[in-house]
Amino acid sequence: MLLADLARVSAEVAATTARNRKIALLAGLFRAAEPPDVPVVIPYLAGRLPQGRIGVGWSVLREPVPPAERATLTVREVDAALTGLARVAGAGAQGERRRRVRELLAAATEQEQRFLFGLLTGEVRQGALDALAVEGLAAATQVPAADVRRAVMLAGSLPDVARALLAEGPPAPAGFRLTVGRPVGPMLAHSAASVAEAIDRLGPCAVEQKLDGIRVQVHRDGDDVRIYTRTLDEVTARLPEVGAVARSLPAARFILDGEVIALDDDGRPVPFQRVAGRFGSRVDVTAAQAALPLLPVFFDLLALDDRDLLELPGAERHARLARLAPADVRVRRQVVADPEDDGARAAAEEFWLRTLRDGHEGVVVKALNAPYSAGRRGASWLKVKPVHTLDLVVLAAEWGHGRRTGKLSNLHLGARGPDGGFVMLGKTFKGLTDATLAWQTERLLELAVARRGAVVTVRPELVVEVAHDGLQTSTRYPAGVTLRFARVLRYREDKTAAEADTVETVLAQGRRP
Ligand SMILES: Nc1ncnc2c1ncn2[C@@H]1O[C@H](COP(=O)(O)OP(=O)(O)OP(=O)(O)O)[C@@H](O)[C@H]1O
Repeated sequence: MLLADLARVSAEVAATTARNRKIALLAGLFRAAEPPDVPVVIPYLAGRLPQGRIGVGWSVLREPVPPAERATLTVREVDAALTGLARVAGAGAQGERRRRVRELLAAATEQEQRFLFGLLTGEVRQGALDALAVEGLAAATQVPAADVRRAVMLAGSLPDVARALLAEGPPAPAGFRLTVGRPVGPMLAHSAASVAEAIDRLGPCAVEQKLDGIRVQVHRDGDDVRIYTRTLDEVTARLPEVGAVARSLPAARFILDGEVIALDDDGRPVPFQRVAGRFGSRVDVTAAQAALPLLPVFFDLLALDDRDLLELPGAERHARLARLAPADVRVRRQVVADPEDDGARAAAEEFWLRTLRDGHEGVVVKALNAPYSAGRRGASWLKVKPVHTLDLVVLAAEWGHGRRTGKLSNLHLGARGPDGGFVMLGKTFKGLTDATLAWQTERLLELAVARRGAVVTVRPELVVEVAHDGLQTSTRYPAGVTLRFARVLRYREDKTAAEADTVETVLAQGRRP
């Protein structure tokens, strides 16, 4: 398939608002694609590179390259060129990358160049595209969309299913079954503001500890145990203790879902960063294990013996889990059988407070009657975390890219320091609505004192209320910490910079669960 065809359909899909028309356009594109094209076509449509980030900066893309007159590039050629580019390393890598990008752009027509810019900068992500692509594939191959969706969930990969569908047609989805030894996409959660809200939304439910570690899916088939991460990478060799726990359980074939954490001598969870550090050490696993042993805590059972349990209600999966895994490797939970029962609701609140006191990051509330939505953010799992908010001062802002071109976007945030100055804690462009972007661009330009590259430094006067998920140590920022997942809630025009939070307050907030 030519890149030009993909770029044209991508632009047409973005330009129409009618869902059916988008699906028809995608179906037409898939009918024209060859099976090996789709692992490239699908991520490209969504604005993603199959290679992930490949380190091509704006400075390279800003330099004009005369476009080709005729479209000749195929999507597979582009993919091969970018794979090669991602591998360039060592001295002179930057120059070599620049040369290769320019070579690729020179072979592209103007429309293709525009498409490639979006792709390389990651600025045209189309979040809803994968769902539309499933519908488009279903229409192109005359397979019910529900069958395609289930196959994707079991394969953990839309491109794999798409390739099989285009190659084999309607029988393809049946080839994707839950199989011990083949990982499936884990179910993810939506958020709720409080436990009470989560209970109201879900009805009969269980409130579980939310463990801040590393998600694992553990497959056992006799003596063969394999462990996969949330992104379906196999990490068996790095987690020998998890393998040992799996082998000790009283069933020979199963798939368990859980989180790997570490506990200190008092039984409190150690910070996520230490768990991640241990998990990241691949060289001397035995020494790493001795320094920080890890513990799996399971919260779901997806298959047992020869049975696929995905469609069973959560309560039934959990009952089987409780028979398989002893309490020390099983998540703690509080069941709310009747959401109208005040006693049960109070017990759920009590459980939430105890969970935070025990040092966990929050709870996940799960509907008792819901199946396991593999590979999806299911509406029947709701996470609840305490919200930390801070009033911080905007120290600078960076010009945005893509959709945010011409707007000051990424904010540099500071807290009041001990000497009357401000201490930078991090940056965020999250949570900003179009209206806020427009407003802040105007206000910040009035306050601008210096411009360097894309960064506009401003007089520290505007106060912004920011929510975050806690602190994380960082060598990049002067206080030695930065905010996890900071997002803007609103501007506090009623506050002056002198009333913003101090570094001391910020650090104290980090110590509290
Ligand atoms: N009891 C639990 N049930 C389900 N997930 C849990 C549980 N305890 C911890 N987790 C973790 O929480 C995550 C669920 O939240 P979500 O799906 O939103 O992930 P996320 O986007 O990484 O968000 P977060 O940063 O809140 O973990 C899971 O991926 C899992 O790793």
